Amino acid sequence: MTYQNMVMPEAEIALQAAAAAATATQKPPVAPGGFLNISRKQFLEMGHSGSGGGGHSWVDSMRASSPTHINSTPSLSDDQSSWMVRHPSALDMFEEIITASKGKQIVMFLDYDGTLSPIVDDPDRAFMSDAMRATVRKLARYFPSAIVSGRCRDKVYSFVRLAELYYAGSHGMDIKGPSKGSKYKKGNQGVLFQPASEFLPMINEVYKALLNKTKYTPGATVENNKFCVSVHFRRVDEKKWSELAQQVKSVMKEYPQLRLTQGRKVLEIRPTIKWDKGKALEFLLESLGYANCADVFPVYIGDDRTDEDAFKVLRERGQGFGILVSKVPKETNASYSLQEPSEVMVFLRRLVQWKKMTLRRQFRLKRRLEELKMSFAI
Ligand SMILES: O=P(O)(O)OC[C@H]1O[C@H](O[C@H]2O[C@H](CO)[C@@H](O)[C@H](O)[C@H]2O)[C@H](O)[C@@H](O)[C@@H]1O
Repeated sequence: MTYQNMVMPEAEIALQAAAAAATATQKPPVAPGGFLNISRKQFLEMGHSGSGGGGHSWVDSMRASSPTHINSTPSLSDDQSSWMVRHPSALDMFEEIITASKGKQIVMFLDYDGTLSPIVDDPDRAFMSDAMRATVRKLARYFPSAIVSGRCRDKVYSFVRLAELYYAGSHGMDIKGPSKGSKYKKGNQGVLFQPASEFLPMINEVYKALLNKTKYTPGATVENNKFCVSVHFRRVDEKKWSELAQQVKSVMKEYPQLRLTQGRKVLEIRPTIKWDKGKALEFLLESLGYANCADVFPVYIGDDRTDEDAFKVLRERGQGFGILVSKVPKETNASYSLQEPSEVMVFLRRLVQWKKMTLRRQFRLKRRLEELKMSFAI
């Protein structure tokens, strides 16, 4: 495999070199999700000296990936208003969504961090509320449902604790079916798919190298997500972000088989294989028996750059749609938006309520028909 082959065409990272790569006159390459889009090669070649002449540095991009100061005034800016026209609230559009799904099987895909649990400083304490857990439990009773996360599958399971769901951890590189209690479980499924298993020793090696390299940067944490590794910037002083990016860069140089993506104040290191949350969504649809089915309506809810791969798949299939969880306008392939996890919960509850009502109505209708048949028979 040549180096060029190993750099995936869609490989993207939002890093400072937009400053180095983009001159003051050039527009930085902004990708859906609001992040800069540069190749691994560009990243390794770039400098890390802050915002530079480009004005829109990777530092700006990293900051924008998870803004801490959101304008709380009720009036929307022009930008926000026009974005909301293009990506209306999934709550406001609930009736339209239901109408579009008519006669089709809704399948639910849920990202974890920032979607089911609020973003917090400590990744080990990103707990999901009991109310959200109860909601997702009910959801899985009425619709095939999957959690699709960048986290290690075991870790996301330890937060969600619902055995009746499908789980796709490590950005979809570790897929497992429900261990019990799902009527949508197909056969006796254990681990369904681990397309990057050959990378396991390398990921462990990189994890250790990153731990070692970043140990003197206050606030930096490295998370082993099994088939990928996260380097967290959230608790690092912004003045030290360039230094931390340099450390990541020096480790990455030794591993051309790995690529970088950017999430919310996090850099994610993962194999160059052509597998992402979008591929995981397709794999799960196939596992559920909806591969070439026109009567399926997948709904994917996520907040991060890596969720864009899934939104894009849905857009290209022309089936179902994506919902971006964001308080701020972002370039996205999602059709609708929700502001935060609490709105996600309201949306999921409405789906459950609607399904319950529909089933009750169908049941009453069936009973009435049987009664009528009986009365004619007498
Ligand atoms: O695909 P996801 O389930 O959204 O996982 C993406 C990353 O999520 C976690 O990091 C993010 O959430 C943390 C807790 O709120 C936050 O501290 C961090 O800044 C966010 O980037 C997780 O820790 C990462 O490993 C995942 O890759």
